[in-house]
Amino acid sequence: MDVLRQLQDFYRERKSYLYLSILCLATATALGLVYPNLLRYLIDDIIRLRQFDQVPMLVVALFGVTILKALMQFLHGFFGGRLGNYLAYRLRNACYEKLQFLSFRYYDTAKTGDLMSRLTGDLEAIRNFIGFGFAQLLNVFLMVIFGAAVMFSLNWQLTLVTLISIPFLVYVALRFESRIHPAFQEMRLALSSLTTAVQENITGVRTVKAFAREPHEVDKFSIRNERYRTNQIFTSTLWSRYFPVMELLASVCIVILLGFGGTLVIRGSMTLGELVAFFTLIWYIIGPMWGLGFHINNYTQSKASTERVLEILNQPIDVTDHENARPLHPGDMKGHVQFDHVTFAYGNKMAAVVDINIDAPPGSVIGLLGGTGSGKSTIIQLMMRAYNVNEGSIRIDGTDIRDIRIGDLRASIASVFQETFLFSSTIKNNIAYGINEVSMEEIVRVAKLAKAHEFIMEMPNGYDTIVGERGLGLSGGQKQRLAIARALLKDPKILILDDATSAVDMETEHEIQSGFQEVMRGRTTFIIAHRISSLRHADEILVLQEGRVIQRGKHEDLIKVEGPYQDTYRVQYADHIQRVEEQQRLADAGQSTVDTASQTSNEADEPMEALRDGEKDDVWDNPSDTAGSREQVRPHE
Ligand SMILES: Nc1ncnc2c1ncn2[C@@H]1O[C@H](COP(=O)(O)OP(=O)(O)OP(=O)(O)O)[C@@H](O)[C@H]1O
Repeated sequence: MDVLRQLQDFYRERKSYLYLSILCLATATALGLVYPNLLRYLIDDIIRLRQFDQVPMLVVALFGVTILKALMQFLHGFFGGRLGNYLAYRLRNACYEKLQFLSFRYYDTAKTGDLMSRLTGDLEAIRNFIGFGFAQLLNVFLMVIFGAAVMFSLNWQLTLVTLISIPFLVYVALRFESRIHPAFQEMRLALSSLTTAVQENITGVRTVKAFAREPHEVDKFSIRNERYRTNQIFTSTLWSRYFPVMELLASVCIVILLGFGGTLVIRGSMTLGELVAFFTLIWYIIGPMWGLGFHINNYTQSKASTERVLEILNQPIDVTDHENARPLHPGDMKGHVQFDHVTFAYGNKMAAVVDINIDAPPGSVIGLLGGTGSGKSTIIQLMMRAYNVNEGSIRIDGTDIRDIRIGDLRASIASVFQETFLFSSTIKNNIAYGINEVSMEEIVRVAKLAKAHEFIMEMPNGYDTIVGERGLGLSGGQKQRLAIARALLKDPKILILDDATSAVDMETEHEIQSGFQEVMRGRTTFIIAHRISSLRHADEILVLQEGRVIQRGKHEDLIKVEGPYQDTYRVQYADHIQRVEEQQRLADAGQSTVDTASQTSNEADEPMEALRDGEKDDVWDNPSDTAGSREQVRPHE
């Protein structure tokens, strides 16, 4: 049995339960054969010979057999249940553990609903088969063999004649199985697609509502629901045809038995007790035949389920530690990041980044700017070794990251992403996620730095407020601030801010960034942003286009040369530039005082200076003040 062999690693310690379960069921089956014999004895030896004094003994024997059979059935259920549950428990744990370590590449194409159905429906099918189905299937064969043996011992001619329709029963059962199995498989797929639709709909409920796509979603679900319903109807039609056919064939058996057996009794070549025993025994054989299709179907289903579950467990992990991977102690790390001619493509797609070279000395700040899909996030993902580079190498403190233990590498990098995931737990636990021991003072300190403390204190239970699944109940900006606090608490040597302040307004961004200035000190920081104001402090800014670096340098230099950076700057600061040019024009025309002209000229040429001086209303911090909008402008889109 393939299923048993493939899964044996998961139930090896409880193999004895499998044997005990089978043994108990076989004993219960064998004990079932005692009834027809007792019946024969009652008719032939007690009633016919009028030996009624033996009735009490017969009753005791019958009672004893019944108790013993019940006990055996209980033990079969007990051991089977234990075995099935143990196996399902081990498999569930193994799958969950595997899901933790599977590469990002796997999750790029995996469907949550499908994975959920593997971990629930498929595991249930396996649990049922290993716990009960297997023993039941074996039992069908045992019953037929035991039953036929006893019938032969009673009367071999009648046995042969009666069992003539058995091959037809087997044929119908197998044919039924061959049709119901694909139907069941189709049903499981349909169910999985239903689950996926529900899961996606709940996860993306905001998007659905924002686009008023509820009717479309309802239609989409209806189509999948219809597919599931059609399948259900098909399978129930198969079932409804199956039972009458089996009943008909069984009746043929009984008619033959009564006709031929009755003749034998009349002729005196068989006793009445034997005929009655035969009648009981034939049901003993036919009964399991009815279930044969079901048991085989149960087996094939669990085989398919086993394959689906094992597919997860046998999934190769392409990003993994090699044997000699070095540990990296955060204390020893300096944070020198180097990209050396890095090229990478997702699967067979076109390269997402091409020939990237970066040298980020410890404590430096690298800014990444570029349009959607230009490869900014990919650079960050590669640094965290979410994927292995196709060409070139990434080094941290001179060591190729493929030679560093992945756990250590990721532990030394803290990132804040565009999308913030919050676990359904307290705010405190969410900030302290991934850190074992941390004081409340520390949590409050980082929350203050991330400008989250104030709104947390306004919540009903402060830091003990539970935030729902995916942080529902918090605004995008609030979630992002919690994520920033979480990253700061990690005290990383390398900090990644992937559009980390996209969901907060300009003023809060400025406040958070002034906090960043402090926490960035001594850390190598990578900032991905669409707003030039977020990148202005960077030691080097890389402008990306279609995966290639097309411009690089400091802000002050980049705004002076023609190119995408200057274009972006012009778009984002259009009003300010216009105002400066206007004032310049007026000054040139002699309609303005010398003082005003020099002041505006300084503003345009020395924006960094103005910012460093902490001028709150400076246009670099709040370009939207002059643009009259809080919306960010995305370059090159
Ligand atoms: N998981 C993925 N699987 C396949 N292709 C991907 C994946 N992630 C990104 N890409 C592709 O790689 C390219 C670079 O994407 P990337 O996410 O790095 O861009 P980005 O500059 O960060 O964009 P954005 O500003 O929109 O976040 C795009 O063409 C994108 O479609």
